[in-house]
Amino acid sequence: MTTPEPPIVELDNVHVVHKARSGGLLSRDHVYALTEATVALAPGETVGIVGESGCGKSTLAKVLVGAQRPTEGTVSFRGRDLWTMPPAERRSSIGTGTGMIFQDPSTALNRRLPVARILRDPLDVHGRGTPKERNERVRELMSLVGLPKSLADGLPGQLSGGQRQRVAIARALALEPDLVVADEPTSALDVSVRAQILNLLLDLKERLGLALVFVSHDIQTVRRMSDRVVTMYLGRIVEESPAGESLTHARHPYTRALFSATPGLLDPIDPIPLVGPVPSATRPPSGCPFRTRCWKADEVCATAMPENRRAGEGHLFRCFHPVAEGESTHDLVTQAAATATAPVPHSGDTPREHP
Ligand SMILES: Nc1ncnc2c1ncn2[C@@H]1O[C@H](COP(=O)(O)OP(=O)(O)OP(=O)(O)O)[C@@H](O)[C@H]1O
Repeated sequence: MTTPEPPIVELDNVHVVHKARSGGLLSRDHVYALTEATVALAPGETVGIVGESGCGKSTLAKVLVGAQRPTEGTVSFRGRDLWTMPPAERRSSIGTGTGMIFQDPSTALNRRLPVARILRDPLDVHGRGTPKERNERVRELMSLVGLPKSLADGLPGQLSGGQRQRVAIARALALEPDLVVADEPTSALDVSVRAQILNLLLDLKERLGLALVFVSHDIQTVRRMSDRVVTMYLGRIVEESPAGESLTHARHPYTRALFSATPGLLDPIDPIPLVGPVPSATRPPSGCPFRTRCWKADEVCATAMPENRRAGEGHLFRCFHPVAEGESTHDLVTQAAATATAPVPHSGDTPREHP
């Protein structure tokens, strides 16, 4: 039996709590952006993160690449606690070990610098090689992402959206990281170039053996890109499963509801009806955060967040009343419709103490 490779990055019981932006200067509200996140990423693995807007996808992604310090919990990068390292060592680990690609390349790139300078910058900052070697690396990076040499002196504003995202990808790869996070990397692009950028990411991942974290609202794309899919709801990871199993074998009611609401993902079927809005991240419900909208919830769900349960190799979920193995989405729609009368009382409506 081969020993599995140690994870590149590992989160243990990580919380991120922000001071709420709304509510004014004197507000004491807190936003529970990430709660009890425990997850590990193996070398070369692609993990997709799905969930509704505001559920904490970007926060989780930023914590994974060391761009967000947790309020509580441990982030281990290549086996070492990132946030207890001396700051210079941490900056170097993050800077050389990880890369991040953002949604909108036009704001992520310095518009006053030509492409070659943008790509040389990280090499200069980390003192990689001689000036000649750095220029050679810039040419190599441009070729890696399919940018013609003629664009080396071009400014970001002179490039198309797809070309700008290629520059952003090349910059993220400049220092040969093991881990790259792509946060909605195609949502600001024309539909016609989205597939090209996704194929480029898949190709680079294969060629360079990168671990990739892929954040998107587009569940179809996440499934196509990922080995494993993580579902988040109101700051919590509620399920993670191999991408191939995620669609029809998901055990968490929220994962099934989310997938049923994605047009074209399942056979023509009505979405599983959910009652009421997503609760506020400043006042998450007690117990399971999904219980206020879940057709399976009862009093037990208000008492505590369920522990992780295992449904198979690499498949974990947190639910007291999971979807039964083999239960069809059609049955779930019928069940949910029968119970979709009034919202469940929101008994956890008192602000939590932040850690
Ligand atoms: N710096 C901050 N200060 C206050 N609240 C924040 C901050 N950053 C994020 N939040 C809040 O934390 C929660 C999680 O935000 P996050 O951006 O991680 O969600 P998301 O799932 O990525 O959302 P989207 O899909 O819309 O990008 C949201 O309620 C958001 O408003």
